[in-house]
This record gives sequence, structure tokens and C-alpha cells, in this order.
Amino acid sequence: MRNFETSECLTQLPDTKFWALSAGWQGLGAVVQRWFGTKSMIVVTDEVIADAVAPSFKEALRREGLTLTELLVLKGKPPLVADYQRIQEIITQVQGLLTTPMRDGKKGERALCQSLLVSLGSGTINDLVKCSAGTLGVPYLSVPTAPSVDGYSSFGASILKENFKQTLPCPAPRAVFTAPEVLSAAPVQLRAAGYGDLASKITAGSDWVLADAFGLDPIDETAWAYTQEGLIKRLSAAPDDLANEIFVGLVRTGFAMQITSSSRPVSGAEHLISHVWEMEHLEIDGITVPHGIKVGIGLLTISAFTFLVLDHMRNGINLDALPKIPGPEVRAQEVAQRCAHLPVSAYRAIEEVALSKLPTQETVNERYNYEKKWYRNLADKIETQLVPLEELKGMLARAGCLTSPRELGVDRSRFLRTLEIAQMIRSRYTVLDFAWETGLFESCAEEITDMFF
Ligand SMILES: NC(=O)C1=CN([C@@H]2O[C@H](COP(=O)(O)OP(=O)(O)OC[C@H]3O[C@@H](n4cnc5c(N)ncnc54)[C@H](OP(=O)(O)O)[C@@H]3O)[C@@H](O)[C@H]2O)C=CC1
Ligand SMILES: O=C(CO)COP(=O)(O)O
Repeated sequence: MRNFETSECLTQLPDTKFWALSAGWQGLGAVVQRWFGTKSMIVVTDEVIADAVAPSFKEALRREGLTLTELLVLKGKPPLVADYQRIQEIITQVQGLLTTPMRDGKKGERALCQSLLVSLGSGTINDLVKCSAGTLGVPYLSVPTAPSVDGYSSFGASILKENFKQTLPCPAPRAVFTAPEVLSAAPVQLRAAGYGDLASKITAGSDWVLADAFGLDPIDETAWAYTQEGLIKRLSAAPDDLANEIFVGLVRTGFAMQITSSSRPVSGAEHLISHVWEMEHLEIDGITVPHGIKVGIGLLTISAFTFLVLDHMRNGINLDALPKIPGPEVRAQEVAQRCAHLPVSAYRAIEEVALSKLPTQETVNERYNYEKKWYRNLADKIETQLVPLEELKGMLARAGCLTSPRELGVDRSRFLRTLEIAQMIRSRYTVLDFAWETGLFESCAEEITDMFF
């Protein structure tokens, strides 16, 4: 097989066998033949990509001897939302091919089993196709069109289902293959978003260290290495190399999700902040803010929050001063107050999670029963994972990311509410849970809010 600019055969991952960056998609034909055993493709994209990238992709398919069975162009005002209804739409369209007679008169059914699904697009299209392929039980090829997210190579699709943003389990692609010139031509905001999504592994990592320390989510060393090794070096790459470095970093962090069948290695409290805004359909001037841009602000917020928590942690936890854990009725009322502005389905889903993660007083008393020295060591360990705030802000700003919730049009009270809801929406233990259970949440949230407003 030819030498690609970057390529890797992967032997230890459950789903992805190969990934490559190759100018003009050269070599795609051989890769598809080898890893999918077919030459026919059903390509799913949308109207924006159909204009910007599909023509050159189609030309590459022709050159590579591949057959385009069908180009499904998802209609709708861009940007598309990763909504569950869209998945049903794709599944119906693909299943429709089953009954459509082919040009050679053979049944369409043959076409499907001899074809593979291809996602030609960025994070949203990729998740829609991933989930559809998983439901249909067919392999898929991811062809990313922007270096914007780590979802291209991950297990699971991040979907808004009944207005609740959640990761639905489904296999990762069998191969990821794209062209560097396509990535560098992607809108600059999406490149900045990729930087934010990659940089978010800083606090995803600090949250994982915290959860590991309390025995709640043991660190998987291989997944940790895929996510964290070389992270800061990639984030500090020279401008000319940055887009490719970010993309390689994102693809590798996606592999960490495959290894653990979970987004734990790559997603901590910074992502929860973004998820809240996504459920609220946060927009600037009617335009959706990319995932990685929201995550970047989540990263700054959670970094600052964690630094504050570490200062308290170093003094140890006084078990006698732990706050009283509220009963389910009180907690349900708190959820109701914070989430009254969300659709009922989202609010109900949040209530369910918030109640399912509500610890008993005994659990909390046991969980935090350590000597001061143990907490000091833990705080030191977590601090080594973090980047000093001003430095982090500079890195994000240089990459074109936003660095304050104000720039998103979020005001003080909405920001405070965001932090509160972020703590409620996922069972995954993060620094927000540590603060909530130890009585630090309110003061730290106020202090972080003062930092931005
Ligand atoms: N499963 C997982 O593990 C993960 C999933 N995600 C999810 O990914 C989604 C965000 O994806 P993201 O990539 O940030 O943004 P989107 O896929 O939502 O795309 C943003 C916009 O950029 C356009 N676009 C993309 N590539 C090009 C190009 N080459 N030229 C011109 N326009 C282009 C898109 O067009 P169009 O709409 O036409 O595609 C769209 O209008 C979120 O739903 C997030 O939750 C994020 C991280 C991990
Ligand atoms: O966005 C993701 C990783 O970048 C997926 O993480 P979540 O499981 O938190 O949605």
C-alpha cells in the first residue's frame, strides 16, 4: 500500500482498523477494498458539504475506481443538528434503497449488503451516519471535512434525543480517511473548534484523575496515553502544522473512547457546560456556536473552578462540616427551578439523572474520609494536569477560540445556572460533583462567575 502523509493500521481497537490523511484521497480505493471488501458506497452528506467538498470527493472516487451507489444529501437549513429524528430519516432513506430496483435490474438489497455507508462531513453528519450505520448493522467509513471534533473515530454518537443531549452507543467507523487540503480549507471557526475540543482533554484528564482517586472510574492507561500523550505539544504546534496536528490529536483521542466504550477519557465537566448550552440551542446572531468553541469556554471555566477547588482540597475535608445531602423531593425541586426554561422532555431526563446520581449521606461520609496529606497529594497530582489560566487563555485566543461566556451572549445569571445544570446532567463524577458534595459548589461557582462578569 502507498505511503500516506499520515496513516496507521490499528490492531488493538475494537472497530477502527485503519486511518489516513492523503492528498486528493489517493489510495482510498485500495483501502476501501481491503477493509470493507466492496467498491460501492452510499455517501451521506448535506447541502453545505455537497457544494464545498462533494465534487472533489466524487472525482476522487472515480479516479480510485470506486462506485457511488447513492449520494444522500440531507436537506435543511445549515448547520444541521445531530437530532435523533435525522437518524430515522437516514435509516429510512437507506432502507429505501433496499426496495429500489438497481440500474442493472437486480434487487436493491444486494446493493446495500455490497455497499458501505460513508459520512462526508464534520461532527454532526458523522454522528448521524455513525448512529444510522450502527442501527442498520453496516460498517461505515468516516470522511471528515473539518478538523473540528474527536467524534470521527469515537465509539458513540452525541445526539439530541427528546431534547436531551446524550451519547448513544454505536460502533466507531471501520476506517477514517480524509485529505489534508480539505481540512485546511474548512471554515476557520471549525478549525478553532477542533482546537477547543482537543484542549478540553486537559480538564477531561483532571476530572478523570479525581474520579480515579475516589475509586469511581479507574484510569485505563492505554486510553489515557491516546488522549494525553503529546497533548500540549500538539496544542503548541507551529501555525502551518496546527490543523494537521489538531486533527491527528482528535483522531487519537477518539480511539480512547473506543477502548473504553465511553467518552470518559475525553469528556469532563467542560463538555457538560457545552451540552447545557446545546440543549438551550445557544446561538450567536441566529448561528449555532460550534461544539469545540463552547467546550473551549467550558475548559477555561472548569480549569478556573478546579484551581479554586484544589486550594480548598489542600486543607483537607472536614467530615463534620459536610453539607447535608438533600432528599429526592428537595433535589427534584432544585432541578425544576433550574430547568424550567427547557422542554419538558429535557427537564424530565435531567431530573432522572440528577436523582440517580444523588448519593446518600453515608456514601459521602465514606467517600471523603481521607487524611489531609492524601488530599494534598491528590491536589498536587491534579495541578500537574492543568495549564495556568492566563497561559490557557492565550493558547485558546491564539487559536481563534472564544474565551468568555460573554462573547456567547451568556449573562451572569445564565452562566451561574449553566454551572448548576451541568452538575445535574450526567452520572460521570467530575470536579462539579466533588464541589457539590463537599459544600464548595456555591462559593466556587460565584467566584468563577465574578471572574467573567
Ligand atoms: N460522537 C462524539 O464522540 C463527538 C461528537 N461531537 C458532536 O459533533 C457535533 C459538532 O460537530 P462540528 O464538526 O463542530 O460542527 P458541525 O458538523 O455541526 O458543522 C458546522 C458547520 O460547518 C460546516 N462545514 C463542515 N465542514 C465544512 C467544509 N469543509 N466546508 C464548508 N463548510 C463545512 C457544516 O456544514 P454541514 O452542516 O453542511 O455539515 C456546518 O454548517 C456536535 O453535535 C457534537 O456533540 C463532538 C465531539 C465528539
Ligand atoms: O463531545 C464529546 C467528546 O468530545 C463526547 O462526549 P460526551 O459523551 O460528553 O457527549
